[in-house]
Amino acid sequence: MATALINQFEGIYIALYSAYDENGEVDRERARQLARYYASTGVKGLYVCGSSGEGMLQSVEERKRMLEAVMEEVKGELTVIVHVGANATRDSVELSRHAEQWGADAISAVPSIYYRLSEAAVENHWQQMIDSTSLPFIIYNIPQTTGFNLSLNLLSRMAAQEKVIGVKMSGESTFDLQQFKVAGGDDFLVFNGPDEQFLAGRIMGADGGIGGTYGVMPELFCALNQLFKDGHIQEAQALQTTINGLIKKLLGYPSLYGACKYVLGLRGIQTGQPRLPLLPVREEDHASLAVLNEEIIAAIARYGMAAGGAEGAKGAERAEGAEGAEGAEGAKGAERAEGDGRDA
Ligand SMILES: CC(=O)N[C@H](C=O)[C@@H](O)[C@H](O)[C@H](O)CO
Ligand SMILES: CC(=O)C(=O)O
Repeated sequence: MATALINQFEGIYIALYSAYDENGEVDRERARQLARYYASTGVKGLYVCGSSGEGMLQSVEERKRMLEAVMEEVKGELTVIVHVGANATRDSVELSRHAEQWGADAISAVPSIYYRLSEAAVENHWQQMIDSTSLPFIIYNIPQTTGFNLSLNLLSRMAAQEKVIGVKMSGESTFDLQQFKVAGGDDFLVFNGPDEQFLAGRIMGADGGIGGTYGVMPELFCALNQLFKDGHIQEAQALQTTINGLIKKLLGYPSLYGACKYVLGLRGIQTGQPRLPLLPVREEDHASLAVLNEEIIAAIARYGMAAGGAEGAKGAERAEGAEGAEGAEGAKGAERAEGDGRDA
């Protein structure tokens, strides 16, 4: 049973950005377009309204709207994990039930933030969500933003429950990641958080990854994952190095999400600006982001072909598409995604 769940959930998940209109309101149509864009990239699924999805900056109603749009578009095609973490437990419970109603595959949550909570309080917070649906639950451990350090003790207690199928480890320690995998057992899913360390996380026991920068380079993370699976560690290391060069540039802008959303916009996928206090992209950065977008597209073209097997063949096809789009502006990327979608 649990092993089946590992197979069902392992893989690469885009931490989905939220889609807003020009006034900053959640835009259903744009959210559907965004979800559609990823359906043909080879990723396993989407992680909705998490850190990259700005769930913590949205109202309960807005989060519901984002998820509904995603489910309308890719239900059954992509595995959808919904981040339902909120400050008030009752909001998280409401979001959990909504996720189940809309057919999401799993729910996930960070601890409540702002108050310094005891372990018992966080455990109860999560338990209320778990008990409110029949969905699998994935703990989201991100101590550097929440201030809550998930202990091995609490993790072990939680993992003993049937419904608690995994943890997303966004801390930087791959030793912690490995210890959590051991504590959870072979059937317990561990997702790598830091995209810059995806390969390290996989080597230390992660079953996949959920990442905020995957959204602008899903093909690269799929290729990296495949290289690891096939045991091509040196090639994987080279690809992680390439990826990190790109991530480093993205992190150099006033907000990571602003930069990523702008890059997607260059491919015809409009998602608006990030929500304040996250800073919008600056006009003076447009030109360098256009160059960066081309670099990413070129890397996808190169490394799409590096992955072996059936995945590699798919990657190579995609890479050709990407090459065709190189230098072309606007909706080319979206066309490519839609075209692939029809073939898949
Ligand atoms: C702290 C944080 O948000 N981590 C994300 C998820 O774990 C990552 O996906 C990062 O966004 C990414 O690694 C870029 O630093
Ligand atoms: C990275 C991730 O999981 C998130 O943005 O929620």
